[in-house]
Amino acid sequence: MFTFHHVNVERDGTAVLTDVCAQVPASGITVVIGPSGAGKSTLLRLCNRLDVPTTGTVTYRGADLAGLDPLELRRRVGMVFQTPTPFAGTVRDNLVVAAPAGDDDRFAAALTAAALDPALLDRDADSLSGGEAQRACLARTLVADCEALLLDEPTSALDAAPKHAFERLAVDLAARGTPMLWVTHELAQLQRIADGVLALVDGALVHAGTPEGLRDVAELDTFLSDGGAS
Ligand SMILES: Nc1ncnc2c1ncn2[C@@H]1O[C@H](COP(=O)(O)OP(=O)(O)OP(=O)(O)O)[C@@H](O)[C@H]1O
Repeated sequence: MFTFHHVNVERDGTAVLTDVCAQVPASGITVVIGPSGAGKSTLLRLCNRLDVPTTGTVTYRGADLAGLDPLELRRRVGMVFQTPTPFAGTVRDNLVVAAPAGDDDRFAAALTAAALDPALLDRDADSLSGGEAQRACLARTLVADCEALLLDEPTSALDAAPKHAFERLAVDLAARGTPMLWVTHELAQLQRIADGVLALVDGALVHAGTPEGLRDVAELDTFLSDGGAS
């Protein structure tokens, strides 16, 4: 789905990503893991042009992202952020922003797909719980019929129960054909959701492969022995 060709990102004279070459498959959940400051969010943000490489290229389904219209790309590749970001207004108002031509049937289907009661359409988005708000943001992304999802620590503000509910929902969506690139620093979460892994340390890719293969990556020893929480 995404291919990184010798991607370097420099910010303020510091290397944030160094010569990253990797492929993200167009199915399942690919998890990006690594310690704080490793460059995980930057890697994700390159995929919908919230960030651009200093050198190197990123392609989406074979097309160089530099040649794609960012707004069109973001309609095709949805993003869910760390903390829920509902707009002011009702849940319906939030969904209309993503799908201006949508009707209540389509909105109800998106809420159902995000494991929310369609009766929430008329609720003020500000009155949702954290878990509901994060799933409403997922519904807002889904209602736009995006082809793929980028998720940047989407459950870090959630308690265990809503976190696990969100994970189950995502695993189910991925199994039904929405590929995902998901940033986490939590090893236990990776073990619950990952089909494939990209591991970063200090801006360098140290593992691209299976979750099981992480155990053999010497650069991750300290991080993994902390449970990946640092
Ligand atoms: N625009 C910028 N200007 C300067 N430094 C930046 C910029 N963007 C990122 N960085 C630096 O690049 C490094 C990687 O940042 P990034 O947010 O990608 O890491 P991360 O692995 O997602 O971290 P965390 O797990 O803490 O969210 C950090 O040291 C960060 O301070």
